Amino acid sequence: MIKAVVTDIEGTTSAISFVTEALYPYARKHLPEFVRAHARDPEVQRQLAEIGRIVGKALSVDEAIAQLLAWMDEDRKITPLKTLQGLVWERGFASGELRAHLYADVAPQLKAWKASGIHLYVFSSGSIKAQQLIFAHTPYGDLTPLFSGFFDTTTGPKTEPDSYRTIARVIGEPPHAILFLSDAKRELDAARRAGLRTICLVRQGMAEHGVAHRKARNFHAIDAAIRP
Ligand SMILES: CSCCC(=O)C(=O)COP(=O)(O)O
Ligand SMILES: [Mg+2]
Repeated sequence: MIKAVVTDIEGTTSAISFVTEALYPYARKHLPEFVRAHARDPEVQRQLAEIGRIVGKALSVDEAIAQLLAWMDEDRKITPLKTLQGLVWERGFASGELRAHLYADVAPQLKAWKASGIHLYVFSSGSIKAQQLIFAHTPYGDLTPLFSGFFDTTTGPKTEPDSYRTIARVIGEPPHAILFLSDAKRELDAARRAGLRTICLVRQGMAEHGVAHRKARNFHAIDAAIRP
């Protein structure tokens, strides 16, 4: 019996193109100016210090920005990058320049699961702030009240089973009562190694790779697969 659903965002609830063609270009354009303008803000300072810790030496603001841009080129899921991207996207969502993409099946199915007593969570490499921005600015309204919690890279990498063990402990359910949804094999493998149930989203236009996880084309198909 599934008691909780934990969902990925990119490629699962939202199109990969929304991330690569809207969110990432917006961050690339605005992040340098944002970091320069806010370099003395405590939150930005914490992230700059963390970048220095990761690369092993103190960096100037310009060097830190160059490092962030290099990580963006490589789509690295590094916490200070993800935190700063979230702060930059906050402005884009506030101004209306950014609006989240959500597949049409997601909101009704999340609402149905919530109504049937299943607790909903997000686990994404995007920061918790970014996750909340996305679900607050969907074409279907603010969906953040549907969720009981949000997890990001501060819990651990999505490719490590320990991250899912931590999530299960925080949720307070046995791993086998938690369903993890993602489009990424390495994430699904890690979740399964931690004992979670898994379903691989294969969204329209995505090639069906031979992953050894149950597959679904949309959230309604997931519902059919998990009902007792
Ligand atoms: C809040 S998701 C924004 C996209 C992002 O930054 C990202 O890294 C996507 O990660 P996901 O784990 O959702 O595939
Ligand atoms: Mg994904």
